[in-house]
Amino acid sequence: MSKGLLIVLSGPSGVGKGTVCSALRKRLPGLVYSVSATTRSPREGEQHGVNYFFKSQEEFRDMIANDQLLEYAQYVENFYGTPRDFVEQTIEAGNDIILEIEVQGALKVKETFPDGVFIFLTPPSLKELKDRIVGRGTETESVIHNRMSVAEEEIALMRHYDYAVVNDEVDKACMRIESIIVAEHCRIAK
Ligand SMILES: Nc1ncnc2c1ncn2[C@@H]1O[C@H](COP(=O)(O)OP(=O)(O)OP(=O)(O)O)[C@@H](O)[C@H]1O
Ligand SMILES: Nc1nc2c(ncn2[C@@H]2O[C@H](COP(=O)(O)O)[C@@H](O)[C@H]2O)c(=O)[nH]1
Repeated sequence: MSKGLLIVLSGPSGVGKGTVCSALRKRLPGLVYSVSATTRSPREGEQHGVNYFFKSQEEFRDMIANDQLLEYAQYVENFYGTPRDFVEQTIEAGNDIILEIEVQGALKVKETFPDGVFIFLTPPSLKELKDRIVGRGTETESVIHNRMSVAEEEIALMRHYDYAVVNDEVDKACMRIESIIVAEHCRIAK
């Protein structure tokens, strides 16, 4: 049995990774989502084990010490990391898995899984990015300011990815990602 694909979807905060990922999972029900661990507090409506595993600083440090994270990164004020076992077991079982993570973490995953599929979701413009993050209404003004500064640094690292997909419209972005996944499944192993 062939292994599943490890797909990494990155892009600046507010570009629409979560929105595109949910839409993609409706179109591809077999696609498994990697639920991350974070020290961030839950936003309204977010559920433990569904959106994130919400951890204290100490619990997160223990996960690092016990080598339970495939990668982790500090992003603005909080820590985020990908539970290792779930990703490895999913791929071994022949299923595709998608990680929705920021750029530092994605580059660490690339060191361990160079055969992964690395997709960078880009906004149509920086103005539209800011409008989306402000419009979501979940962050304070100072957090939005910090996330916008990080966004410019992240966009500069796009060249390390295999694909750049513009999220102008959710359906179009999903179709592009679906095409990438189909093509990756047809790739001849070298
Ligand atoms: N193509 C699109 N056109 C217009 N608005 C969009 C589009 N995609 C997403 N949005 C909106 O932009 C906002 C941010 O989207 P989302 O929360 O999915 O971003 P994100 O990249 O997952 O952010 P974060 O990394 O901070 O979690 C949401 O309000 C969402 O509805
Ligand atoms: N390196 C990692 N980054 C992650 C992970 N899970 C989410 N993220 C990214 O963090 C920022 C902020 O997320 P938010 O939910 O607070 O808006 C965003 O870019 C996420 O994609 C992870 O496991 N590792």
